[in-house]
Amino acid sequence: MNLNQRIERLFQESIATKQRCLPLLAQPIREAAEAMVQSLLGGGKVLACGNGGSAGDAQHFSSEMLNRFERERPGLPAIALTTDTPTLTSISNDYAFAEVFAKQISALGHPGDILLAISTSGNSRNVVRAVEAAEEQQMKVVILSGKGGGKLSSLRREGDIEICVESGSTARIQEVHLLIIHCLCDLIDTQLLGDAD
Ligand SMILES: O=C(CO)[C@@H](O)[C@H](O)[C@H](O)[C@H](O)COP(=O)(O)O
Ligand SMILES: [Zn+2]
Repeated sequence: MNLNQRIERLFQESIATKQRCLPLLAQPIREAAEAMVQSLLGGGKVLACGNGGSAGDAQHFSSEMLNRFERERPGLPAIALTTDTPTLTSISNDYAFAEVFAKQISALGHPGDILLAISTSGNSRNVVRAVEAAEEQQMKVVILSGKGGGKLSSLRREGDIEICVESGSTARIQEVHLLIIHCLCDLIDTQLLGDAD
């Protein structure tokens, strides 16, 4: 397969994964956006975490909340738990890497807040611990996952929302996760500001 053929295959696989996910994920995406708006209107905030590309996704989401998405509006409270190097290194060094998000959630999380937990495998230990910590803080959890959902799927409690991308490829799952994050931003703005179209 030459390079152009590889590009064509990557585009086709990404498009097919998104099309396959639409009927399966529209409802949980809507439920997640509604839960986030309910939390925000009640004075809550969204904490977001993940590793590698998913750490970038957590920050992408929080920046669109704190600043703006496509429409003019006041900033909305969200924190990516992936950005504070002194905190990340000291928790990893003094306790364990598995605790990097959980310890921040125990300090920052309040009942009614939401955790956006992002993991393509659903098995990253620090994201699993984040969900456990969020549950201790009586926070609702929105799980963005793939590959069948992994351990995160079995942690899900009543009221939590799982958005699991049906794919075994980390890259394809991440591509759908970014689309879902943009759907969440659009749906949050639509609920707060009204329909723009
Ligand atoms: O972006 C990529 C691969 O596309 C990688 O950085 C990937 O995010 C990392 O390997 C993560 O550690 C994978 O973690 P997870 O999605 O299984 O929780
Ligand atoms: Zn990636």
